Amino acid sequence: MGRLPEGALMQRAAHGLAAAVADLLGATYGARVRLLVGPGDNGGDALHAGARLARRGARVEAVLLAPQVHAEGLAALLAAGGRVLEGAERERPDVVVDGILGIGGRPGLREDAVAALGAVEGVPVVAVDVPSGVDVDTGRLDGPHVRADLTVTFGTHKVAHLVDPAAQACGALHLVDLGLDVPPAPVEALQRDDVARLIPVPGPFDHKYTRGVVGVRAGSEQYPGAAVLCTSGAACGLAGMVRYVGSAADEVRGTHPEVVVGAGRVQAWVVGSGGSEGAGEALAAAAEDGVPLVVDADAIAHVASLGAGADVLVTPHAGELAALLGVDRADVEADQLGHARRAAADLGVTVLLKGRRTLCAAPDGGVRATTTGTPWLGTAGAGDVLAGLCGALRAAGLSSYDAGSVGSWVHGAAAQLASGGGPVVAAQVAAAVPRVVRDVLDGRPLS
Ligand SMILES: NC(=O)C1=CN([C@@H]2O[C@H](COP(=O)(O)OP(=O)(O)OC[C@H]3O[C@@H](n4cnc5c(N)ncnc54)[C@H](O)[C@@H]3O)[C@@H](O)[C@H]2O)[C@H](O)CC1
Repeated sequence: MGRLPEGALMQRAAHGLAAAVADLLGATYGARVRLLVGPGDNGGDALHAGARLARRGARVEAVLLAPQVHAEGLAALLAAGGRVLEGAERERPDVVVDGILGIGGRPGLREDAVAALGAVEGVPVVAVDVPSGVDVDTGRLDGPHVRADLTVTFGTHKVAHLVDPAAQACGALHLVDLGLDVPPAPVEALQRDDVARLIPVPGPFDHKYTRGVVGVRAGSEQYPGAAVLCTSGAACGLAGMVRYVGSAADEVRGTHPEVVVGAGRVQAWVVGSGGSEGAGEALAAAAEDGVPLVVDADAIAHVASLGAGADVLVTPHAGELAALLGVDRADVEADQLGHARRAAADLGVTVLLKGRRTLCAAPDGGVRATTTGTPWLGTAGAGDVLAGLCGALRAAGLSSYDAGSVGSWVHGAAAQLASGGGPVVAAQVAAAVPRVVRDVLDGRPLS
């Protein structure tokens, strides 16, 4: 591709940004748009988008938050009828465009920016590229930052769009393609097509053994239901057969007559959901088979006993990961990417750190963020189902990294389907998995 003319990328960005703001406004003519403008090209995007909106009849005013801002952008805004806001303004705008800091910004905001944001509390905010003040490359929130209703980004998603807590500050995401070849992203997000490509689909000569047998060692006298739910995730139809070993055999058999009770040859074991004090022993027994392991809940504390060569997918929530690493839960929640990567590298395992934006981190540094799901998924037993689902995918031949990231994507989509916007329980999530897989493989929109 030949060199682009000077400013072409910014014009493409400004075009996409202005269109997204106009969509949010509904009617542009007469709408009051306030630009918060920083010193760099991020501010230039905002100014040029403001000029486009002004030419469509919007009343655009810019608050300049630096001694020097993007000169061409400012000239374009003024030429289009926009103005610079001097001093306090009584009238509230209909929308605020955050062009303070983009990918060149350091975390946190200066006082004048905080004050300018305070003056428009409650007005919808559209962030340019990233919400100003977030840590773009880690997803941390170390200091004052913008909380946007919509973030319009360019070229490719950045870490702050995909990883909490910063991802929560982005609001809805809109990606504008600038026509650039983008470098590989430090954090990926599987899309439907990726999941369709990775889902194990049986061939005409496959049978239950060639499709993979997944073993489940879960549940206890105290938590027999966890065994049923973990088995429900494993028995979603993605593996050829499920074996169950544990104290909840009657409950499991009663719910899943197709499950074979008793030990036998498996391609992967899922261990720990509801395991209580017996989880360590169950993990040791599973490890003797020398097959890949999915380690959940009460078995996670025993991961270090598995030795270096084990092929392990561990599925902690923030508290379990904190305990594994010997840090505070709050530290994990504040730096989810950093702690998931650290555990994967230190322990040589794949880590599926569950949360609003579940992260799958491989020992080689690869990280995928899950973008499906719903807050209704915060329900008892959902993690048991997820562990079983990942175990089925691992037994069916996916790597631990693919099994964790695909399992998390399907689990979130199944929760969205089962929830339909309302309450859902873990068993309903498991029951929705086959429908999600069908829709993904058929290319149909997720129902
Ligand atoms: N990447 C692309 O293809 C395109 C990017 N565009 C836009 O450009 C910005 C990045 O612009 P840049 O000038 O590099 O950085 P910023 O606009 O983020 O400004 C950084 C500037 O601000 C100062 N600064 C840094 N941290 C702080 C802080 N915490 N408080 C106050 N000031 C701070 C520092 O001086 C920096 O120099 C990108 O995000 C896109 O919006 C193109 O327009 C389109 C193509």
